[in-house]
Amino acid sequence: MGRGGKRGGRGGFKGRGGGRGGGGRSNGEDNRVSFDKVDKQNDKLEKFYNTVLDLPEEEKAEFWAALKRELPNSFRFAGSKGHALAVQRQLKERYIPEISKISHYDGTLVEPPKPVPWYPDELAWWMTTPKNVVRRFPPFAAFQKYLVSETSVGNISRQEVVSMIPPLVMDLQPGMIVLDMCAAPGSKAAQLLEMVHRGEETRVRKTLKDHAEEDGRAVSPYVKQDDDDELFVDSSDDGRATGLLIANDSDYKRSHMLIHQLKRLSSPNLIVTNHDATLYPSIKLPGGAGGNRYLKFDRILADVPCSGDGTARKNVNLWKDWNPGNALGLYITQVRILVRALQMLKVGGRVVYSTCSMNPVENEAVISSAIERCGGLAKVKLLESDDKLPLLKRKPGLKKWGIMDKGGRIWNSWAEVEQRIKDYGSDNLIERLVEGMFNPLEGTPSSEIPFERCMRVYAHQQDTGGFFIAILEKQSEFRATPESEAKKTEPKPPISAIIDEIESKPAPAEGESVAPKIEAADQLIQSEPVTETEVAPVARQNQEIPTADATNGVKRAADDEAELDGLSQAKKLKTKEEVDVSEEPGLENRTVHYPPPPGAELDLTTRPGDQRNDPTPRPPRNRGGQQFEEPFKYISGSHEEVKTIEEFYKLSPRFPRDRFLVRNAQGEPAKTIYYTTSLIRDILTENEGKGIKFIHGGVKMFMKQDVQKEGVCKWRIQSEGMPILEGYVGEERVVRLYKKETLRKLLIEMFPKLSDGEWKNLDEIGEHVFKLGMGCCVLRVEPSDAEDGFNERMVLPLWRSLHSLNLMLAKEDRTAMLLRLFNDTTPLVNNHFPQSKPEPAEGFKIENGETKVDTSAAIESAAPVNDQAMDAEIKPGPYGTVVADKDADGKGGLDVKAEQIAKGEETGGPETQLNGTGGVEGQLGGVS
Ligand SMILES: C[S@@+](CC[C@H](N)C(=O)[O-])C[C@H]1O[C@@H](n2cnc3c(N)ncnc32)[C@H](O)[C@@H]1O
Repeated sequence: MGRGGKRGGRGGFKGRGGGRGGGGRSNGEDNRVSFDKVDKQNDKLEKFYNTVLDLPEEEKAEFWAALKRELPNSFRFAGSKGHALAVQRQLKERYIPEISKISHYDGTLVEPPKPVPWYPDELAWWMTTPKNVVRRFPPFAAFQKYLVSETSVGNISRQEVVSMIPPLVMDLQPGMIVLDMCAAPGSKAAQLLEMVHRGEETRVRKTLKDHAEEDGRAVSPYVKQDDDDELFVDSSDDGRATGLLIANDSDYKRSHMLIHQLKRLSSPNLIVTNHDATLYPSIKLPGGAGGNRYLKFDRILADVPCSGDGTARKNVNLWKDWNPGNALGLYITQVRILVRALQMLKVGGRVVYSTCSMNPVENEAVISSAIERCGGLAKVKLLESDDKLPLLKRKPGLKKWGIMDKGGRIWNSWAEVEQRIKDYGSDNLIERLVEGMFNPLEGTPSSEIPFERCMRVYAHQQDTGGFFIAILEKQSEFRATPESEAKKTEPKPPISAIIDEIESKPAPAEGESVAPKIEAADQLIQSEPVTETEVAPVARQNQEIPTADATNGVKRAADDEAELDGLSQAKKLKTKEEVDVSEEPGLENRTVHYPPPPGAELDLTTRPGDQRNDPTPRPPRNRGGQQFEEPFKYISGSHEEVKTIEEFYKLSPRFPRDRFLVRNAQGEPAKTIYYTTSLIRDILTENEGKGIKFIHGGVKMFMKQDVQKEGVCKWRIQSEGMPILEGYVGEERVVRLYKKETLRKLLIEMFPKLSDGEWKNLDEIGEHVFKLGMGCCVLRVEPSDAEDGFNERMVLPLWRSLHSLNLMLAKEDRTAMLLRLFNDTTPLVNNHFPQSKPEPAEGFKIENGETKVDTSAAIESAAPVNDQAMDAEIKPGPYGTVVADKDADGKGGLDVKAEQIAKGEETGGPETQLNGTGGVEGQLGGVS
């Protein structure tokens, strides 16, 4: 996890006051608006929150002042705890002391970046330094270089601090089965994945040490790890993490951003799916009696699409665009997502529900409606949260709230709305109000819901964005009340009721016009929403034939209930919500109405940067289009290629051979062999062809090289797979490195020569690598107490070619490692191109023989520190490719590039051929 760091981070960091709030570049023009220039005035917004938030008078001014100030920059150290702490140490020991010495003209000290007080192990930091200060003082330039560099390799993740809260309150333990229902762009999913892997490195090392003799391996020196206390958790699979994270998003494009974000963590415990969370399919497990065993979750994160007014400090459009209809339009989707989450939980399992909205209709109202639909407090408990993150300042959830209609009127109860309809008829301003949005009535079971247990975080409390979090625990299985029978959650009264209501009105008095009432009724009738079944005709057909076949095998909410009460699927009469919607690509992503009824754009509104903000109905995409995913096929441990690998690397018999996966219909290893946990193997195999849209699973473990020489294994170990495999590789293909200077040489020089006695320049590894047979091997960087020794253990892939050696690391990784380990900014040397100019990694430039941050690209063009908005764009990948690679064999961005590189070698002798390919190795660091 995060070992060595993968690439793909984003640009630079800036001080406060330099931010851009939104927009972006198109046609080369920068049309972003500066946050200071935005008119931060919205009367309805102010009226609403001054009324409903229950803030003491003296806090209101602070609240609004904070909401109108730009947000501080913040970031998190990512990856395994040991690695994250190693990167963080550099910040504390190298950069903070220098920054802390800077003083202003008046002698006051500049405030240095500081750790977020409530984030464990000081792994999250923020800085409020103004931009002009950042620009003026050189220690900030060095700090910035470090940030850019570590971000580019994925060791640092820019994330808004409030967005870091939900995963921290999930009480996620290694070994758990976890679902993130609305996961893109993936900042929280990355935190969850790190938690799934907690302690793994230490456990695996211990297992390897325990079995070293039996495997004939030398043991690495023991270094005390920060997670040594995790030694006995989740230790069943030789210490490897057995848990699972399924990260899902209904938006196809965004789900690929998610893959990009999470791939950096190189986890074999991750699956990414692309489904509408309101109808998330049940996932079958093998071996149930009668074949009906489904995956249930220990933890679910429902970080739902929301109106996002908690992001007003970074989203410039929010001030002008905020209107109460946004939140009203999202309520139903949010309730459906939460109900589905509760259905899919194990008994005793927990859902964390969160939004970056302050509006009670998206928060307490959703909690109330979902608990009610799931059978009340006896079935679902709202947990205390006071004991979580004690240093985080927060307010309790609201016990009472009002709802603002689209016209800006605030209603305190459903009775008030009903009275209004009775007296004057409905109007299009209140058409979206429904009973479920309001405070539960006194005396009803839902009025007992302890809403104060929810967390509300406001901008002024600790200089953050706004956020809402609730923790729900499933007490026992339940049958959710179908939406049609639940407390009115439909957007408006049924047409018949409207007609009844109009007819029951007294005849107009003389001179009174009937027109307003008729007009109101017309509007209501016209905007009656199209139901989900009308969106997808195939789904309606399936309603009549709810068998696995007819539904393409995709099982949904109803299945959990069927599982529960043993009802036959075929006998069940499904409600709208329970219908098995067909997997017609494109449609299942949409819970929205099609064609959109008036005001439907509100349904589509999600957080800033979300493609669903685009109200244009999109046509369904067909399988020939971009949604096609290569199948996941496991290969046998006795497959000839596996045997070759086993033989070349002298793999320990204890390494599992039944988890190798390829991604092509033939099920033959063509270019890449992936590895997954055994649970993921069971899931992918059992659900194959059943319509579940798995779009990512597996870590690349071996990539095929076209090597001509007899006896050289064509399968090189891919850096992502290295941490999983390295401990099982026989000593013959392991090179141990102890001196910092030796690693520095390997990092700076892309292809150090071995022939003509030059191997001697490589100190302690020289002789070993010279004598080593061609092909891939494991470079173990071992820690020691020596002056020139490392305090961190690392494992890197190395390629021994005919005349030279190559550390198989991307340029970004080399540059970042040089800076982190050696504070060295020497440009990389590619001695295949002695004449060529040194090429800097992305975000850097070469100046006066030094690698420097390219501030024009990295600082000025940096999008706001906003995990939603900033990740909304598709960024160029590390090799200049688009990140949305398909991850299928040879089909997608990064893979294609890697293959091109491999091909360069294939067609004519690695070392000479690359000269002709024009900088290929300059990009990857080359594979010689
Ligand atoms: C607030 S964002 C999630 C942010 C994310 N959890 C993170 O930390 O990076 C909401 C996400 O929900 C997705 N979404 C919207 N409607 C959805 C639905 N019905 N089912 C699943 N995902 C949905 C959007 O595409 C968007 O990526």
